[in-house]
This record gives sequence, C-alpha cells and structure tokens, in this order.
Amino acid sequence: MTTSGIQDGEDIQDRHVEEALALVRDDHDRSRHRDGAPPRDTAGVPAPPPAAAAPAASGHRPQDRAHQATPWPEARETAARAVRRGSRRAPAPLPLDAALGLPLAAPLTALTDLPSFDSSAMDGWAVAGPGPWDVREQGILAGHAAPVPLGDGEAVRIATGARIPPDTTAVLRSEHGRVDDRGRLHATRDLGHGQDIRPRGQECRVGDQLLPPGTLVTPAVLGLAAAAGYDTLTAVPRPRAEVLVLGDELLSEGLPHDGLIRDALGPLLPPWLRALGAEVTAVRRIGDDADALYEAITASGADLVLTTGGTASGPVDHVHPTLRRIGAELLVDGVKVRPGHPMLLARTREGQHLVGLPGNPLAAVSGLLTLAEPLLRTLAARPAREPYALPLREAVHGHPYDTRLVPVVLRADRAVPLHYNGPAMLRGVAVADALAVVPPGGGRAGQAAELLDLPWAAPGSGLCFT
Ligand SMILES: Nc1nc2c(c(=O)[nH]1)N[C@H]1C(S)=C(S)[C@@H](COP(=O)(O)OP(=O)(O)OC[C@H]3O[C@@H](n4cnc5c(N)ncnc54)[C@H](O)[C@@H]3O)O[C@H]1N2
Ligand code: MOO
Repeated sequence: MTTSGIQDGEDIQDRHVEEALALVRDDHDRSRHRDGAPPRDTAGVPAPPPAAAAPAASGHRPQDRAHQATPWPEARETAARAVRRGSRRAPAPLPLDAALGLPLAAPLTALTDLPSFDSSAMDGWAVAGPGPWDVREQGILAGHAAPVPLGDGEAVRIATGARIPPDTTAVLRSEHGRVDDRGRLHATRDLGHGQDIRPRGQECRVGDQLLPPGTLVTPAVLGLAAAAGYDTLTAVPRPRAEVLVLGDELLSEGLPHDGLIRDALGPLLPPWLRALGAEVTAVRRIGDDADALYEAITASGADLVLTTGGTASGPVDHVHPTLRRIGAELLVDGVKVRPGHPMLLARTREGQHLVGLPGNPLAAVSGLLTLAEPLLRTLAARPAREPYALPLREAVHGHPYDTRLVPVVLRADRAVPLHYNGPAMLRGVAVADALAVVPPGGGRAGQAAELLDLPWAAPGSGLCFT
C-alpha cells in the first residue's frame, strides 16, 4: 500500500496498524526488548548484546563466520552480479498470459494497421452524399466481409465496428437520424464529412513501433499486443525458483503443539517470489534430512533454489555441509544484517544458485530481499528500481556493526518504525509498507532511510502474486 493508499483508507486500517506502530512513549519503550519484542518473547532471558550474536556455522568457528560476513550493500551487489553471462534464460516467444509482468525483450511492432479497415465508430447509418437518403434493406454488422459500395444518396444500417462500405462519406448516429414513412432517412443534426468513421491505420500503421523493448507487460500491453495481431510476446521467461522448507518441527496445518510450530515460510515465499518475477516450480518439505536435502538440490532444475532454516550451526543445520558435499561455490556466507545474518548465497552448479534463508521468518524475509531479489532481478532482466529514502519519524536503535532492516509504515512522507520486528516475528511486516535500511549505529529521527518496498506496496511495480 502506498502513502496515499493509507491516507485513503485510514480509519479502519489505523486501528490495526496502531497496535504494531512504534507510537509508544519512552517509558513504554524501555519495557520492550530492544528489537521490538515484548518482554515475554525473551522468556526472561536477557538478550545478548547484538555484537555478541555473531553467527556460527558448520566448518567455521563463530568468530571466523563473523569475520567473513559480507556488508549488506555488498551482499546485494554480489547477488545482482552472481549470474554469469550466458546462464540467463534466453528470450523466447511466450503465450500472452505467460508474458504478464515480464519486460518485453523485443519491440512491439504493429503486425497490422489499426484499425485494420475503415470502420464505423457508432451504431447508425453509413451514408453517401448529402441527405435525405434511401435506406438499403440489408444492414451491416461487425465481423462481416466487405459490403458493396454505397451509391450517392444511399444509406445503410451499420453497427459499431462494422466495415464501412466504399464511397461512404459519414456515419449518422442512430439518435441523430429519423426515417420518414416513405422510408427516407433524414439527419436531425449537421453531419460533417468523415464523421464517426474510424479510418484504417488511425492508431498505427503496420510496422510502427508501439512499445520499446524493456516495457513491462501489463494487462493493457496484453490487450494492445492482441489487437496488433500478436499470439506470443518475446520476453525472458520467468526464472524458475524452487523452495525447500527444512525443519522437522514444522506443521502444515492446525495449531502448534508439543514443541511443533506452523510453517510460516511455505505459505509466505511462493507468492512473494512470484511478485519478484519468479515462476515457483515446487515447494518441498524436506524435514531435517541431510540426504533428502542433497537429493532435492542436485535433482532440481530450478535456476534458484531457496532453502529455509538450517543455515546456522545447530546439530540439524544441514545447509552448509550439504553445499560442501555438492562442491558448491559460496558467494556470500553470512551478511552483516539483522535480522537474517546467517543467510547465504551459493552457486551450486553452472546456471543454478541457492539462497539459504535463515529459519526465523523475518530473518527469511530479510534474506529474500537482500539476496534473492537482486538475483531474480538479474535473471529476469528487470531493471533495478530507483532507490528511494524517506526520513524516519522516530529514532531507530542500530546494531553496532550491522545494517538493520526494520518494518515501517509510510505516513505523511515519514517512515514510521513498527514494533514486533524481532527475527521470529511477522506481526510487524504483515502491516508494513516497506523495510527501512538502518545503517550500523542506528538512525536519528528525521534522518533519511533507504526503503525496500514490499511487493504489495509498490505502486506501478506491475508485479502480481499469481
Ligand atoms: N549459536 C548460534 N545460534 C544461532 C545463531 C548464532 O549466531 N549462533 N543465529 C541465530 C539466528 S540470528 C538465526 S536467524 C537462526 C538461523 O538458524 P537456521 O537458519 O539454522 O534456522 P533454524 O535453526 O532451522 O530455525 C530457526 C528458528 O526458525 C524457526 N523456523 C524454521 N523454519 C521455519 C518456518 N518455515 N516457519 C516458521 N518458523 C521456522 C525454527 O523453528 C527456529 O525457531 O539461528 C539462530 N541460532
Ligand atoms: O538475525 Mo537472526 O537472522 O536474528 O534472525
């Protein structure tokens, strides 16, 4: 939703948003965890200072991983450049509906004149010369073959879109004509020469460029393409993404019980990936099975495999060991960003990348926007959106060394930080318009923060979830 969108529907929405907004005063704020979690979320265990929360990973001591973690801006650059020349899918002719949301890889050139024949713009009579006119018995409907020419003083009933008979001088609208009892047609208004005739080629001539390459295919573009004679459009096909959800503790339905929790990422990721331009080919539940993970990655034909969970150094965190077993090239191994610092990017084989999203749901969103979004953008040949920033309405705590991504709503050209922004929480991002990029050290009230749009809040993005 946009700032103006918020303003339009403010009342109802505000009530929900206020709960998550950082509108609390200092005294309230002090009773909360520094990243916005209410105190009970920490179960009484004091949070370690952020600098001490360095990631650990299989095969590396925690301090090594912290050392090699990539700064956030650099991680995004690396992801945007990870795709090697030639390993992107080639532009191909796609059926119209499959091209929706993709940039055109070739100019859209008219395959026909539009209109492709002289046609009537109105229901009425095609007439020849000045009235009154003798009305021909048989009228003309749209979609019929060339009618016989009109003689001077002759008229014929005609429907909107029907072919104009040769020698027609104008179309008289039905509401502007009267037929007398001798069957003669009279105009009740002045009739200009050529009135209400759509001449062939009025909109374009065959061969005219209608749209340049790079134009995003919107529903209107689909309509124009169809009108101009296209059955297919040339575009870079959507990159194929496959999601592998790891974790034995995950339920796909019902209430959490006995230490099991609901899988939040299985439902969240596919539509978000589609909004980022991907075709989601599969979502697989892998559990905590290292062999199943190995099989799934090596058997996948996707351009991008996304795993969720298992990126850290717990006993069942299989992502790093599996990447080693595959012989994958780690391009990014940990990012200096909170949440989500254990995220990773690897080249599993030529033409296939893997983004390892941390299991905590907001950390996974952070990984999606940090690593998967730039990679998919390059794979899909989409231009980067112009970066934009808005002043923070309130100060935001920073991490001493890492970038923070904080859900915000946009209010009166200010980014308002939301509570419930802890790594395991989705309550903040669910009402957010964007994630604010808060540099190491934090942001002051009034300081401009770069904003990462969320797909549902990006006006004109042309992206769709389905
Ligand atoms: N010793 C350390 N432990 C952890 C560190 C660390 O630096 N040192 N980092 C923590 C951070 S930060 C994160 S984030 C997580 C990342 O861990 P993993 O990627 O290995 O994720 P899991 O351990 O599998 O899961 C973490 C958490 O998220 C829950 N989860 C997992 N998948 C889902 C899902 N699809 N839907 C909802 N919730 C999910 C899972 O049950 C865990 O609670 O590591 C920390 N540990
Ligand atoms: O940074 Mo973790 O990635 O806090 O959730």
